[in-house]
Amino acid sequence: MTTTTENGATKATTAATVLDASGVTMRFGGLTAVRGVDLTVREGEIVGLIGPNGAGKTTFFNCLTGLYVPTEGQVSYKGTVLPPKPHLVTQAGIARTFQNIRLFSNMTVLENVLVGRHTRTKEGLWSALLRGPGFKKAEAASRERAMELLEFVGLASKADHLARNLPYGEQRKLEIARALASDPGLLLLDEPTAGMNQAETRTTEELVFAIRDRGIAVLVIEHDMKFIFKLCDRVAVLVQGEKLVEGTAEVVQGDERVVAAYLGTPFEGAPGAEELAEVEAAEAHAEAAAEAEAAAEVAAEAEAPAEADTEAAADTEPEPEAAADTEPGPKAAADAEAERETTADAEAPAAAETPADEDATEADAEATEPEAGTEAADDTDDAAPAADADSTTEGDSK
Ligand SMILES: Nc1ncnc2c1ncn2[C@@H]1O[C@H](COP(=O)(O)OP(=O)(O)OP(=O)(O)O)[C@@H](O)[C@H]1O
Repeated sequence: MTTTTENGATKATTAATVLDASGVTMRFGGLTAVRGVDLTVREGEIVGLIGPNGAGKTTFFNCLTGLYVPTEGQVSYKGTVLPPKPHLVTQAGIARTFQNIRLFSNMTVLENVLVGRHTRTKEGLWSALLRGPGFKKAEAASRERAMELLEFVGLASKADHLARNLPYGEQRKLEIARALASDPGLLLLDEPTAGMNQAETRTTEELVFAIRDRGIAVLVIEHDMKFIFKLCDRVAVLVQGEKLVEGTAEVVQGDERVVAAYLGTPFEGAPGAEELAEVEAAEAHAEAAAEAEAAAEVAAEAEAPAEADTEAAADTEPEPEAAADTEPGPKAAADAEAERETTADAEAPAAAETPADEDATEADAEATEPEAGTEAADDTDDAAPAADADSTTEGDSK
């Protein structure tokens, strides 16, 4: 597999490196989920990580944050190699959110952010137990910072709500606020807009830009391409555990191997030119057919009166012989139409009384029953966010 080298902006290439992952490989038994991936993120950058399902994106994130110990390779943050221990990685300055939201669902919104703050508080166990002046001061400062972050993500008015009662989109924002509470220099976002509607996605876009403007570099996994290409200075594409391409949105969007990878067709070799020629030939053929059809229509319009007569004659079917006997002309056509209408009127009442109508009524009656089922299903859906929030407190490492 070949790798296209980066083609990022000048700003990006001159800024200091925040994250430097080199040769990261992660094997699970016989499966190599990530293979020799290099990736850097620089100060002030928003970098995207995309790829089809199962490409190894989350596994790579887990290697960066110490959840997994990479089989090979190493990860450095601001020039220091990170030990593969999540709390040490957070302490060093990398924070993350999870694909499956992980909040403390029975704690308040504010408490969730305070939990994220603990890596930055210096008060020890005894200080906390004795609740001395140092602890109280530190606690007040943490609360102030947490409220400031809730303001930043737009959740200040819900500080006292239980996390599980927040709508799905707000739970994602709360996760971001909690991650920011550790004062990171790099934020990793794993599918931050999953399950969001368009308006929520737009707000998240603005939020990520605002985070970058606060001096925090961002590495984001997302399946929403519009979101990624609008947001990111650089995008890396993972396919089957390997980095296929890395570059600006234009470079990545224009790379036919990326399109092929997403469509599930082979990307090695040179499929591009042949396929393009096929598409062009098909388009030329379709254009020629459309032109021929348009020409035929013009010709038909020129002969319109005669054709109208012919159509009227055809309406007198199913007695083609009679039609053939009839002289073509306006009067014959009008007679034929009148006859057809009379026949149709005569048949209409009978049709209205057919048992088919009764069947329809029965069907209508039946149709009301599934509706009750639908309502029940809707109720279940309403309960979904809380259920999701609960599940997130459990140890899903993905
Ligand atoms: N803990 C694990 N043990 C075994 N295999 C794993 C483990 N975690 C991930 N994998 C496998 O590694 C591969 C990459 O999975 P990963 O979740 O990293 O992909 P992804 O790109 O994040 O996918 P998606 O976009 O669907 O989240 C998959 O084949 C997955 O089944």
